[in-house]
Amino acid sequence: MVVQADEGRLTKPPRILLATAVPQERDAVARAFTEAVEERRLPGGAVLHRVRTAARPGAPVADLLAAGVGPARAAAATASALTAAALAGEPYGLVVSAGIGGGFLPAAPVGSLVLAELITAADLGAESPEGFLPVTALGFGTVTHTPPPELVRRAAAALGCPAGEVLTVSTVTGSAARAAVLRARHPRALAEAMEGFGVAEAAAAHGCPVAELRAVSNPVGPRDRAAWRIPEAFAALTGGMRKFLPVLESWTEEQVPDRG
Ligand SMILES: O=C(O)c1cccc(C(=O)CC[C@H]2O[C@@H](n3cnc4c(=O)[nH]cnc43)[C@H](O)[C@@H]2O)c1
Repeated sequence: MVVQADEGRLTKPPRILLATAVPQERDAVARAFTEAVEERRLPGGAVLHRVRTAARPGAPVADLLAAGVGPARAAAATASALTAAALAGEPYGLVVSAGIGGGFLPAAPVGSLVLAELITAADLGAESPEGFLPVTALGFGTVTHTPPPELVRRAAAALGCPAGEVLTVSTVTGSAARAAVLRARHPRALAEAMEGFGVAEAAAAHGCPVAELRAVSNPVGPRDRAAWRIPEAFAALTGGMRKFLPVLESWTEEQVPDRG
C-alpha cells in the first residue's frame, strides 16, 4: 500500500481499532481475521494485537485491544491507543467497541448480535426526587454517541441483525425492576454492556467515528450468572465479525479523500 503525502495529509486507508473488554473477547474477534501480524505494548501497559484481514501484501490491518472492563478503563486504554497511533502518523479512521452483552428480550435473545445506532451512557447523571437526570440535563458533556448511520445500515444488512440503542452501564443490571427502568427510559434499547460509551468518548476526543457490536450472552434482567452463555456469545461474535469485516474495510476505504 503506497502512502502519499497530500499537503501533509496521509492518503492510505485509515486503520481500524477494535476494542473489547477482556482478552477472551479479543480472541473471539481475532478468530475472524486471517493472520496475526505483531503485538505492541502501549504506554500504560495495554497490548495491541495487529491482525490482517487477508494474507496478501497490503491487505488492510486492524488493531485489537483488550481495553478492560467498564467505561473508564475502556476509555483510558482506547485513548492511549488512539494517541500512540496519531503520534506515529498512523491515525485510526474508525474505532469499534465489540464484545458480549446483555440483551433486552424479545428483540435480542441469547446468541444473537446487535449493532449500535446509538451508544448511550445509561447511568451517567444524577438522581432527583423527580427521577434520573442525565448529565446533559446538568449542563455537562454528552450521554450519546451516534455511529455513522450508513456504516450501521450496511453492517446490519450484512450481519442480518437489528440495530438500535446499546446502553453502557457501570453496574450490570440484576433485577427485573432495574431492567424495566432502563426499558422505560430507552424504549429502543437492544442491549447493555459496560464499555461502549467509554470507547466512544475516547474516539470522539480524537475526532474518530465509532461503532459497537455486541453478541448477547445473557438476558438483561434478574441476575443468573450460571445461565450466561459465554461460549455461544463468543462464537456469535466471531461469526458476526467475519461478516462485519468486509463492510468495515469498504467503508474505511471510502473515507480516504484522495488515493492519488
Ligand atoms: O466468566 C467468564 O468466563 C467470562 C469470560 C469472558 C468474559 C466474561 C465477562 O463477564 C465479560 C464482561 C463483559 O461483558 C459485558 N456484559 C455481558 N453481559 C452484560 C450485561 O448483562 N450487562 C452489562 N454488561 C454485560 C460487559 O461489557 C463486560 O465488560 C466472563
